Amino acid sequence: MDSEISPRPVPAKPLLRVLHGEAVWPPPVWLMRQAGRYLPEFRAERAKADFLTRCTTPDIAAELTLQPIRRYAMDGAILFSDILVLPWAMGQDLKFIEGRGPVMEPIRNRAALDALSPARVAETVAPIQETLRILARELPQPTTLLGFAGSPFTVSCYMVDGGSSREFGVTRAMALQDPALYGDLIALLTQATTDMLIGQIDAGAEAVMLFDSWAGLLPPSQFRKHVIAPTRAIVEGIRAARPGVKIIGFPRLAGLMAIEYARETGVDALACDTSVDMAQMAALCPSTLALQGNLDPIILRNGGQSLIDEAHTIRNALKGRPHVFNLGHGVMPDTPPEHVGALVDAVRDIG
Ligand SMILES: Cc1c2[nH]c(c1CCC(=O)O)Cc1[nH]c(c(CCC(=O)O)c1C)Cc1[nH]c(c(CCC(=O)O)c1C)Cc1[nH]c(c(C)c1CCC(=O)O)C2
Repeated sequence: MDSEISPRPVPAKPLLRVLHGEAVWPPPVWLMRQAGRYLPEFRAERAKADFLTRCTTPDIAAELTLQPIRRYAMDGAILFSDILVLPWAMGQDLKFIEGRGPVMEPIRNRAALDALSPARVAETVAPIQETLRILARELPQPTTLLGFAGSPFTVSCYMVDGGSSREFGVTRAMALQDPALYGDLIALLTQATTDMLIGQIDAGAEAVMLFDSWAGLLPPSQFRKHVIAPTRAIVEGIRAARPGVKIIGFPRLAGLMAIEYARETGVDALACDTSVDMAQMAALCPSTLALQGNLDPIILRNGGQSLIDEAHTIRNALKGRPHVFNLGHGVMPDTPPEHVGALVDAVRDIG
């Protein structure tokens, strides 16, 4: 009788299960910068509008987010946006210049800091909320929708230096020479980032990631102050407002400090850069902490048997632990798309 057949349980999403601390085999996989110039369909869309317009036009941003999901059935779909959208939404001038990257009007004094207006953020990011609502409806059932933000330290680097840099020397000097001003900038970003991520969650993001790409530039004393403390405040702020939402932290190139970061911030998953030996990291972290990573993007670009071997080595090192397969940094623009397909197949191959 029909009434005796219980409904089939909806299988929980593999990526979310891992973020809850469960070991899933084969591990779920997605890639940082999986939407990007290496995809011909991305380049076609790119010609139509500039980068910030693409980020803030819901139909375009949703389409760009979905492209790698259609091709590779990734387990995670990361919102198409950028970490610099937050300072831009607060009123800081931002342009993306071909061959140079982001260029911002630098914030170097009290007047420039005071001119920022966090009250504007909600209105400016409203189209991004709409993108998330579209994605929450359109994504295939097993795919987890990921929101994100830059961490205060990394975002401050671009805001103060005024664009990309190898050392972010202006920012790091300001942190030492004018700790009151720099501390106020970090505090402003901490609150604005918390609010923005809660907004992303309310619009449909099922987990969020904090990118701290330049965390590894800081010595331990500064790392504790400008990376760990603000990240912990963001994690606590999100947990208090939206309990149960999972948070991935990426303190890139932080070395041994990544372990203290994971413990002290309370993130659910630690994203590891290419320098990390995943077996060693696993031995040093609690067994319920999910680890994400960490194939070298150059190995992906290079392809061939070494790609398959390296993917299997990373996957096998974390067998039996919660692991999200990913790169140690973003996909490079000149990566052949078929290498991404080969990688996803290798991660999922259980033969
Ligand atoms: C430092 C940083 C930025 N942005 C980001 C970081 C942290 C991660 C990292 O370390 O790479 C994060 C980011 N940027 C972008 C995303 C979208 C989602 C995804 O991962 O696919 C994410 C998560 C899109 C983007 N962000 C950017 C593009 C390229 C824009 C274009 O189409 O020309 C994209 C798709 C531009 C960007 N944005 C930024 C730079 C330095 C640049 C220029 C360099 C480059 O072009 O790769 C700042």
